[in-house]
Order: sequence, then C-alpha cells, then structure tokens
Amino acid sequence: MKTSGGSDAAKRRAGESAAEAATDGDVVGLGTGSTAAHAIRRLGDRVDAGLDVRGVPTSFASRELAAEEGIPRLDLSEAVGPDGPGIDIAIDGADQVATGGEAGDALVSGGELIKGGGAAHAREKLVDAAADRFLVVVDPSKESPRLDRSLPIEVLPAGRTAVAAAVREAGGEPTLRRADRKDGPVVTDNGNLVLDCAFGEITDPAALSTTLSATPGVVEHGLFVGLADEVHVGTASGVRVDEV
Ligand SMILES: O=C[C@H](O)[C@H](O)[C@H](O)COP(=O)(O)O
Repeated sequence: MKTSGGSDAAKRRAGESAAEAATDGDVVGLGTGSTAAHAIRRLGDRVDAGLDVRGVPTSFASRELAAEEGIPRLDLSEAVGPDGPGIDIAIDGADQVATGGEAGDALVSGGELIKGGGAAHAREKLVDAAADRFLVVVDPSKESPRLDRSLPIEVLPAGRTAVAAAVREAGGEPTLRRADRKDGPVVTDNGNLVLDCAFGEITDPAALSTTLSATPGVVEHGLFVGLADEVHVGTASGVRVDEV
C-alpha cells in the first residue's frame, strides 16, 4: 500500500486505536491508504485472536490486505440493502481534516475531510457514508483549521474536459492525475480518471460539495462533509480522539 507523508508511528497509533473499536459480530468498513492499513493489520491480529468481524473493503488494495490478514470479507452490495447486515463502523484515513474555525465569511465546523490521495474516494464515500459510525484515522500533519489541499475528483473519461471547465467555473484549477510508473493518467479501480483541483482555501465545503455532485461527469469528489463521527489522531506519544 502506498504511503503518504507524516510519521508512520503516529499513523500506526491512530489506526490501531480505531481498530480497537470493533466488537464481535461487527461489519467493518476497511478504508484505503497507509493509515487505514495499520487499522486493517490490527484487525487482522484481533481476528487471529478470535474476534468475529467481517470487513467491507473500499479498494483493490484494502481487499488484498484484508485477505492477507485473514479478515473475512463482504462486498458493499451484500452488506448494504434490505437483507444485508449493514456496516457497523468504518475506519478510513484522510488527506486533510478541518479542525474548524473561520474561513473567509463562513465557519468551518470541523470534521470535514479531503480524501482521494489514493484515488479510492468514490468507494470510500459509499462505505463511510453507509456506516453507523465513521472513524477517521490521521497523523497530526493532516489537521488544518480549514481545507486548502488539492481536491481529487473522479470523472468519467469522456467527461474530463467538461468537468474541468465546470471546476474552473467554480473557482478551481484542475490537473489530470498522471501515473508514476506508466505513461498516461491514473485509472481508478472503477475505470475512471482523476482531476486534482486546486481551490485554495475551501470556505464553504458543503456548498462546493453540492455544486460538484451536481456536475455531469463527476463520479465522486473527495469532500466528505457531515460524515465523520470520530477523528483518531496519532501523536508522538499517544492518540487523541475527537468526537465530531
Ligand atoms: O484515496 C485514498 C484515501 O482517501 C486515503 O484514505 C487518503 O489518501 C489518506 O491516505 P494516507 O493514510 O496514506 O495518508
């Protein structure tokens, strides 16, 4: 699994802390990224020790890791629906977490997220939104009073230029995400492309989320508003848990 910046020890503390929240019988959403991977490994250890849980992976990578760790798995389509067990908790990382405060004329309440650094945010949002409790796991480098990182938007390949124009109209500057080890663009697990969009400081995440969701060609964007329930922040010496 790819790693991002930040201290790996702090990410491990955050991930392991959230993994302790799973209890017998739970269906657990398994996030993507280097911090969520620590949670999946810890869950794997707990399954070895007898914990009875099933995981709902959010990506090819989290599915592979869960399989390696011996965690029984369930598809989202099996978990959610009239006959499904639902998802009790989801554990997932983030590229940025708003800690709250004034942003221009608006007030960011805190707990809003930017996700999608690993291009997994479309399935992550499905799983995280379906969960009864969504636990975010981060190291302190991800915390910021306001959201100002580049925002990933997964787009239908044919809609790439139309969405790019809509992003410019909304005040952002889109860049097609390119692959590191192949010529050409990053292709998501869903066969789509990703535009990384620089909006500067996002003063009203809820409004931007609504605008982007209503744009034809947008499969999913990485703004997660009103979804997080707890933020587990791994620090140099322990873990801080913030209720949202
Ligand atoms: O698409 C990827 C996900 O949204 C990740 O959860 C996010 O990029 C954070 O990853 P990491 O924990 O590696 O920084």
